[in-house]
Amino acid sequence: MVDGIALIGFMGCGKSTVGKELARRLNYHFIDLDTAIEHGEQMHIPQIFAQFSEQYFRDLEHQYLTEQRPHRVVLSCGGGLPIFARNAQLLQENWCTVFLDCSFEACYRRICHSTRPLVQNSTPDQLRALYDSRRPLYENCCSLQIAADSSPFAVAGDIIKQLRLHRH
Ligand SMILES: Nc1ncnc2c1ncn2[C@@H]1O[C@H](COP(=O)(O)OP(=O)(O)OP(=O)(O)O)[C@@H](O)[C@H]1O
Ligand SMILES: O=C(O)C1=C[C@@H](O)[C@@H](O)[C@H](O)C1
Ligand SMILES: [Mg+2]
Repeated sequence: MVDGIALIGFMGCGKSTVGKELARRLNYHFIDLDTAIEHGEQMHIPQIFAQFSEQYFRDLEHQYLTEQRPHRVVLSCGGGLPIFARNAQLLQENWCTVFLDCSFEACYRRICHSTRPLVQNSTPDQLRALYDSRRPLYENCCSLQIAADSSPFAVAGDIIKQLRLHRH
């Protein structure tokens, strides 16, 4: 029985949106790690990047990941989390890690007007290069890869089907 499902993938692939829907349908707890950090630190992520640094955020991200317990939980990770070996190792050891594989075009459409610091501070070409460099790392880290250009409802349904999960 799969107890802890971690969703990974590029910004805008739908980890937070699909994660909420998946948790609802499985009757699992939903944890969004970005939101957990924002609540815990009482700061928004763009503020953490600006006032401290990206490295400071990455250390928080690792710390909050270590604190999660994979029991009846859907965990939506930040887009950069699995890029770091120490996080990829934790995901591989403790979680059923699902890569939401969404085209760059769809991700970009969904995030281009957002306040995500990496979106604000990059050109579209730089974001595409980041997408291309990260994709193999998501593929390496995951135990399941799911096409994620369709609706959140359909993507959540595909995950349930592939993992042979059912509501209980
Ligand atoms: N399958 C989808 N179809 C259409 N729109 C979507 C889909 N998934 C997410 N969205 C929209 O795209 C935006 C980004 O989605 P979301 O926040 O879930 O991405 P994310 O993968 O969690 O990104 P991040 O890595 O920054 O946390 C939101 O406005 C959301 O409503
Ligand atoms: O892809 C990334 O590196 C990020 C994605 C978001 O989820 C946040 O974790 C933050 O904006 C960094
Ligand atoms: Mg998210």
